[in-house]
Amino acid sequence: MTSPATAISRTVRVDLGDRSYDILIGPGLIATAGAEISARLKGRRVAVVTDEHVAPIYLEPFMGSLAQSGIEAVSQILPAGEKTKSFEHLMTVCDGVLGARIERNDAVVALGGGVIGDLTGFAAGIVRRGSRFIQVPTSLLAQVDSSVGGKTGINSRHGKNLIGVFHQPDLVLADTDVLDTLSPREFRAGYAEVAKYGLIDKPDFFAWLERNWRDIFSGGPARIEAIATSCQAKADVVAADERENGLRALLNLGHTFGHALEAATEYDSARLVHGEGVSIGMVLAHQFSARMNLASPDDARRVEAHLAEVGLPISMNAIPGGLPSAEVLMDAIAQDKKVKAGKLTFILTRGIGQSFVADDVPASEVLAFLKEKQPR
Ligand SMILES: NC(=O)c1ccc[n+]([C@@H]2O[C@H](COP(=O)([O-])OP(=O)(O)OC[C@H]3O[C@@H](n4cnc5c(N)ncnc54)[C@H](O)[C@@H]3O)[C@@H](O)[C@H]2O)c1
Ligand SMILES: O=C(O)C(=O)C[C@@H](O)[C@H](O)[C@H](O)COP(=O)(O)O
Ligand SMILES: [Zn+2]
Repeated sequence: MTSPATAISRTVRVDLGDRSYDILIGPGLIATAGAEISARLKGRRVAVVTDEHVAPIYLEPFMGSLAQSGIEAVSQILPAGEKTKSFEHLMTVCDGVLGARIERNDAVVALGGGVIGDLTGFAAGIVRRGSRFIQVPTSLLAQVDSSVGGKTGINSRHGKNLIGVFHQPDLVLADTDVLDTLSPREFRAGYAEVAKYGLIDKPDFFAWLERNWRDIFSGGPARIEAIATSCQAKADVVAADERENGLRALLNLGHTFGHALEAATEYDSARLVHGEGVSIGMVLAHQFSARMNLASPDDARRVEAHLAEVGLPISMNAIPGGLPSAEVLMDAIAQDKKVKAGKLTFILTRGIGQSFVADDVPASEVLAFLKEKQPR
């Protein structure tokens, strides 16, 4: 398909047979969104879901772009932050979409970060047993990770992302201009997921990030390169293992610890956001791997050094407000979706870019490790 937009810098294809879709990455895509969507949508109506931080800056231009292409749109504005991934807000979104009589061939659009993307994607996945879904990610994290791959969901009092469905988007529009209004803290948090791809299986990419992170943070040409490389890495994994029967679990590097820390801080974005949990979690995964004699401690130190250099937290000590005991963190870890027959699965590593899925990790070892690492 020829794209109506002129300013697109990169396109990454997620290859999933008749559910394949494009990720368009580049400047100016909010302005051309209507044309991009119109070229792919059978219906003529959309329901846009966004949050209270994104709406004042981007909702009007986005709605204007849709109107210019003859797409009729309604919108809903939700509170910002992780606590919005809840049943209450899921009901609000479903109710809004149904109330607006959005049909299956129309589309539900997420305009926002990963919170809005995960919640809205879940609503799209269950409304009318599955409606078309478009991701317009506005945070770095959402552009490099959450908008791609079809994991959607909400949190439960039992843990992070425990309720949801796989529901792939039909299109992802990542307008890189919008990153200029993201707070430095949220930009850094998204960068943790960029670094994750290097640490999983791309040591050269990690080394490139060590050399080029300043250009990425300041909006130089390396920024789009890093986003496109991340999207390609995720697209490859998702195409090979859409529903996490094996390989896809690698994308969870740092998340078993990170999700437990998010639960322990009660999804309070003032204390810890997802990408910060992933940063601490990736350091812990590398330190734990060294403790188990799987990797050199020098690799863990290299990961810590780079994440600290960009300003990310690298230990549980950095989380304000105190944490529950190691035993309570282990309870959260026991709810991880990778647990099989009660046995813990972790993503561990043999070195930079040499991550692997470790089944049957002894809980006693993890507990002892967490006790050592607990803030004093
Ligand atoms: N589905 C997946 O595969 C996947 C992958 C990674 C993360 N996630 C989920 O994504 C969520 C985290 O996403 P996030 O980091 O984008 O958080 P977020 O959605 O809370 O966005 C971060 C903050 O930035 C604001 N914001 C977003 N775009 C902005 C912009 N352009 N300008 C100004 N402010 C802007 C938001 O309002 C929010 O306050 C977590 O819930 C995590 O579990 C899902
Ligand atoms: O897409 C995936 O697969 C990932 O694991 C990406 C992660 O960055 C993301 O945070 C995801 O939501 C975690 O998935 P979960 O299955 O552990 O909830
Ligand atoms: Zn993540």
